[in-house]
Amino acid sequence: MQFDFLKYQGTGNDFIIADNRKQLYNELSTETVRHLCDRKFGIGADGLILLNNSITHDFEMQYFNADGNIGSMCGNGGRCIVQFAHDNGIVKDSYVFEAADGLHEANITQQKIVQLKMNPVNAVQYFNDYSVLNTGSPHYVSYGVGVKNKDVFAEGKAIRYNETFSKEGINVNFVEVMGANNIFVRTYERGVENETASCGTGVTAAALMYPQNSIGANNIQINTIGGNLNVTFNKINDQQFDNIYLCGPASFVFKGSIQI
Ligand SMILES: N[C@H](CCC[C@H](N)C(=O)O)C(=O)O
Repeated sequence: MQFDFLKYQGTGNDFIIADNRKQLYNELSTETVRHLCDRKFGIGADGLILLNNSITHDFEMQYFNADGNIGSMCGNGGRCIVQFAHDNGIVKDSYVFEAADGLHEANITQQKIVQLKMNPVNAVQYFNDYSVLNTGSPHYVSYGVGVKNKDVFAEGKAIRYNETFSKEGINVNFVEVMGANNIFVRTYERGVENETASCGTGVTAAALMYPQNSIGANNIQINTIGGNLNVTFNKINDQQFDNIYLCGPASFVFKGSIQI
């Protein structure tokens, strides 16, 4: 059958997005998704997203990792599907959509920045040189220096596949403080099993763990290989964060169709 898609990217994290409101793509197999995301044999993407009907809200986001498996929440994908919805006839001042981790509110500013509300974080595990938290997807966050020249693939992979994390997998973020409220983040993504240009739930986790953050309102600027993002949040205490917004551009790249 023919699979019609649009390609979107949010700070270089790229996604195949298909409108599934007619339910033509309900039966995509793991192998098909993996093939479509393959950069040599398919379209190429870090993940595939279906826009499904929702009875109660604007739409549902169904996210698959590039390896074909159903993923958890994807922050950059969430920003991209909001822009996709806006570009493809679902025009609203603000959106509420369903995703793997529950409901998300979003809006697009006049400067074309997609502001995506993330779910509150209620638990953080702190260790000597890293922390683990779930911002819709599980993240390992390690602050350090020399992130620009780090071997993110090798070091990220070693952590993702170590005894603690290998079963469920984890996304591994290496973070460096660049200035006041400004960090640089590189991420090894589970499900892509490689470094991506940017990871939305990853930069969110990294921002929440900014060492000099304060109780109350925070605003962190994030540089990634794929561009700049901004995360604002309210810190309640070391374990609890709410009012979290992931903000940045999301753009249409091209459209096409492929036989599956
Ligand atoms: N790129 C995504 C993360 C996808 C999550 C996925 N890699 C996983 O945890 O399985 C983001 O922007 O948040």
